[in-house]
Amino acid sequence: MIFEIDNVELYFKSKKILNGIYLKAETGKVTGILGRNGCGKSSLLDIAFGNLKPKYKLVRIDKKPILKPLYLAKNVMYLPQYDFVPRNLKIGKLFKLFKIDWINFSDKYKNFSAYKNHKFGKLSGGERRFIETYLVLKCDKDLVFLDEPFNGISPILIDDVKALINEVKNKKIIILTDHKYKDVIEITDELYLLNNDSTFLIKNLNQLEDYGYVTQV
Ligand SMILES: Nc1ncnc2c1ncn2[C@@H]1O[C@H](COP(=O)(O)OP(=O)(O)OP(=O)(O)O)[C@@H](O)[C@H]1O
Repeated sequence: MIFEIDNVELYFKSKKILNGIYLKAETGKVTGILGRNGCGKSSLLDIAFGNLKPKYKLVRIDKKPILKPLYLAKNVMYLPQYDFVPRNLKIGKLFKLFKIDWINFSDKYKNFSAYKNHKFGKLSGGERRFIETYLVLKCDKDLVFLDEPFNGISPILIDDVKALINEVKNKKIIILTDHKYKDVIEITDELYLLNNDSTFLIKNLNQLEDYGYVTQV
């Protein structure tokens, strides 16, 4: 499957946020989006998923224009920037709702094994992020958007998320953005930089310096 988004024009009041966007992602590949704070990465993912309505956008799957919001599609999953799980939901119930095996999870990630009857809101920010990312990646979906999956999680868990992405990526299109750019670079097959309202496909990491995204790669 091939996902494409282009022709996006987004304004908030008269402020232009996105213009000149093109992004292509395909099954079996992880596509990364880097960019400075406020450049429009979350807005772009929201637009792709259908949460945010821009002035223009064109979404295509396998070259066919998709006119309905992707959140209505059964095969698409989105990890938004902030928690989406209700805080009073118990972890065991959450896994059941997602139809994801708790035993596999708690055997693999022993630090979480005592949490089955805990409410989601009682976990730390990083623990919540890890569980949400795990569920989103483990779901049987073909197209997955991840907005800052590494945010607030410690290095070992970042490695676990990267391993999980590698484990599931063959069957999925994964599009992710995060400020942990070295981890993003390591995990992605295709990389875009969002800069001055537009996307740039990064062919050579030195371009990240040239565009002023980092001082040194
Ligand atoms: N609902 C809104 N109303 C007005 N302006 C908004 C709204 N949402 C976002 N913006 C503005 O649009 C711009 C892009 O925001 P967005 O959250 O997409 O950036 P981002 O690249 O994801 O940033 P960060 O990396 O800091 O999360 C920012 O300048 C932000 O202030």
